[in-house]
Amino acid sequence: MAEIANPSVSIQNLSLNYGAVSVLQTLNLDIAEGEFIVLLGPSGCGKSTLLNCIAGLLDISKGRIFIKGKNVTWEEPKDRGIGMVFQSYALYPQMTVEKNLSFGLRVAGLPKDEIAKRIARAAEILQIEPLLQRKPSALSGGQRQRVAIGRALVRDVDVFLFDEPLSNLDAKLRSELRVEIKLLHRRLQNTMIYVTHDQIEAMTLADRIAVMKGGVIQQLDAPQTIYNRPVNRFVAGFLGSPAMNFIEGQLEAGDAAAFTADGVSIPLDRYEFDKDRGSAGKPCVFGIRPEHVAFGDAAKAMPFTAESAVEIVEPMGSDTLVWTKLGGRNFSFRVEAEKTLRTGDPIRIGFDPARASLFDTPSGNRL
Ligand SMILES: Nc1ncnc2c1ncn2[C@@H]1O[C@H](COP(=O)(O)OP(=O)(O)OP(=O)(O)O)[C@@H](O)[C@H]1O
Repeated sequence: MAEIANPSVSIQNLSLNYGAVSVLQTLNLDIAEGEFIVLLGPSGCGKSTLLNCIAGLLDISKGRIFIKGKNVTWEEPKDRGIGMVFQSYALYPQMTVEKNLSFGLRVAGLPKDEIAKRIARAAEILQIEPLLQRKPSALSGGQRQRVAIGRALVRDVDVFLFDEPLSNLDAKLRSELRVEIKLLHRRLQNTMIYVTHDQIEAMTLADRIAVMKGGVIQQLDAPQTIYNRPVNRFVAGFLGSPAMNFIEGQLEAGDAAAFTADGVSIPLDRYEFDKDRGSAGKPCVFGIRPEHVAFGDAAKAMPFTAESAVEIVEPMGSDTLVWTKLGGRNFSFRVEAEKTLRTGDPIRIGFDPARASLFDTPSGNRL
């Protein structure tokens, strides 16, 4: 990947250990000015730890962190030019919203009129003007989170850090605030680093997603690239709901490369991979997303097609997920909600292997 000139945030060979436990391992990450980066991964993968290292809330074991070209590795959090928004809001309960917003600025000794100006701007951007004289206990979760964002906003920082800011909110509010955070980024154009385990937040907000596992960045790419060309089976399985279908089998290499498993042979001439890497008989995993599977007449035109039977039908409202078997494995695909299918109905499915992913079984790496 092309190097980023003058990165906004540069993390170099960062390691963090708790005693003998290594949480982050020689991690490198350059973030461009104005970029929205999402750190995505399952619980315990180290994403909050990485964010806290950038914020200066944790002492790192090794490595260096630069913000706007300045080495901040040993700087205090307040001197790093960052604003942080936590899942828990972290508001002062005894203070009004206005006092919560102004607290840091008053401590920093900013003139009163400057403080008033910044609060007015943040309140306008976040639409919390009517709430300024209330205390946090008189606010809804979504309003509290707006105030927490406002507190980062008034500080006029270079980089915003978000640690699962929407996790405590219900589904509807989550999606509303998600859109607002996107609009906020568009308006402010600051660098934003956002931690979540929610793949929808990651896909919708990020310019680039860093998918993490075991303290290591597995893939750093634009959301569509991560979705369509996952570098390993972990990334492929972590993104996408319903999840990608996986079939275990082996490779038939050579001129007529194919993937074979229990009763199926999928031609791979349209799948882009280095044929030399796949020797005949190599165990591998074939992956295809449910939305890339065609059904009925549309399936007949596909390079790969098979007959099967419906096992389970799951109506989702907007569409329906149908489960069948392929290569001896459970296999799902989507059909329009209007389609009426019943368990036992014979069906034809098909897909273009160009849209698939193939992973080496022992390493899990993409072939
Ligand atoms: N103070 C600590 N001492 C020892 N181990 C810790 C400490 N804090 C965190 N860890 C471990 O570090 C790993 C990474 O934790 P971290 O909070 O960064 O994960 P996360 O990906 O943000 O997960 P979550 O989404 O659950 O917050 C976990 O295995 C955790 O148990």
